[in-house]
Amino acid sequence: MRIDVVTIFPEYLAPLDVSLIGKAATAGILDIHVHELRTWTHDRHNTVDDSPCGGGPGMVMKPEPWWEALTALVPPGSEDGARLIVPTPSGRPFTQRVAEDLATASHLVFAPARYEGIDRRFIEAAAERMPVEELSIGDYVLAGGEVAVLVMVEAVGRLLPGVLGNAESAKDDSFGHSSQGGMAGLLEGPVYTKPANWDGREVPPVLLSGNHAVIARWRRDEALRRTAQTRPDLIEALDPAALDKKDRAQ
Ligand SMILES: CN1CCCC[C@@H]1Cn1ccc2ccc(-c3n[nH]c(N)c3C#N)cc21
Repeated sequence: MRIDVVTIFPEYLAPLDVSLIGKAATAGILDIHVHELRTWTHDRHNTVDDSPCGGGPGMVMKPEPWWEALTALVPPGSEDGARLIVPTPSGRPFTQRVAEDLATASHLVFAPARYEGIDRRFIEAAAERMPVEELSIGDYVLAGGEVAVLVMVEAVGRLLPGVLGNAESAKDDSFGHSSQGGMAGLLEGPVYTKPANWDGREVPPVLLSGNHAVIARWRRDEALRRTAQTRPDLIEALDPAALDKKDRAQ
């Protein structure tokens, strides 16, 4: 997968060179390019913003540099498999399912804006050339879209074949946000490691029993309990067929 990120703060995307995503880029699984939006300005001040039409606070990002950037990164005729991702607080929620969908693309172009956002006409013009996703990472307001790009690239990148080792495959994601794996639809239960006794606190004996069936049942019960406590909405959303008799006894 090729990923292009266009931003006025390229240094904000430095974390993409680190850890999981950095290793995937080194391995050639991801082909990540971060671009300075001002590359596509032509005035003396490299202007990317202007005052809002109709008045109001702040500044709006001009459509021209964004359009030139998009055209350079997705030349006419090469739109197949390309999708434009625009982080915005007014976008549809970015969820695990959205990440799974984006992981099927061959080319993602991220347009993290600043100021009050991008002139609407850029979004409309882009949507005539390729799918445009306006996505939000949560119900809070950030100062720009770069943080959201880091979140989305990690959530999408970890789903690509070869990025996670077998021991930590995404198919075992048990978060309520995954639509895969044995605990699909549930939140992760508690996890423990050595020592068996720390600070006078014991690891639940079942986890030391060596009985894998009993351990699996205990983990599912804990995931059900935590999900019911923390995210009852996810319990409601569960496919009843995904619950067995013992689940229902919880
Ligand atoms: C504050 N300021 C005036 C009000 C409108 C937003 C603006 C700031 N801002 C500019 C570009 C931009 C992109 C994403 C986000 C963003 N905030 N919260 C999320 N979940 C986001 C995502 N994903 C915020 C952004």
